[in-house]
Amino acid sequence: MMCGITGTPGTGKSMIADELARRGHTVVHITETVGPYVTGEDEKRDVQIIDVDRWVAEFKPVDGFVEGHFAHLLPCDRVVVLRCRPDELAARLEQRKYREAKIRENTEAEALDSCLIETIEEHDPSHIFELDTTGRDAAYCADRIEAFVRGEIPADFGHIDWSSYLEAHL
Ligand SMILES: Nc1ncnc2c1ncn2[C@@H]1O[C@H](COP(=O)(O)OP(=O)(O)OP(=O)(O)O)[C@@H](O)[C@H]1O
Repeated sequence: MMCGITGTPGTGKSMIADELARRGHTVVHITETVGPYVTGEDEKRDVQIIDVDRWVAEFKPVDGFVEGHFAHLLPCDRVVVLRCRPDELAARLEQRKYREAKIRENTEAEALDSCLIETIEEHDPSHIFELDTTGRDAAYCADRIEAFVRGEIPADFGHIDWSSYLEAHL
């Protein structure tokens, strides 16, 4: 079973994936697989341009977790979409010394449910689990993800609403 862990930067994908790896799961970090697919740099947005279609086509499925902010583009058996309340997300990204424009871009994407919407477009609803990491630690999140993958808790998404953040800040 291949489970993708996706979400806006700062929602905790790496931290939770590291916890799952500590528990013995196979974990692939997408950042470690995209090297051959980088076609350039978007200097304005400070991001690499990646040939995502070719990356998806050539990705070798794993029995475990694939972590990264386009994991949901892979043919995963399950997808976990990590979420974080935009004000806490901004604080996490500030701590990582992100530039103001990048913090804004990411908090807006989170408030607009961008990763969730893309995931719903690609996957069966019974395979999607949305997990709010706000105020939660990695152990709690890993417990929930393991329970979902084992089929002990059902698919669940669509209950998170950060629209008040948009109204307050845009
Ligand atoms: N649940 C959490 N509670 C508090 N802080 C967190 C939590 N999850 C992540 N963080 C902090 O937020 C920052 C980003 O975490 P992490 O690198 O795991 O996010 P990410 O989603 O993998 O980001 P990226 O897509 O940029 O790799 C780190 O400084 C981490 O310590």
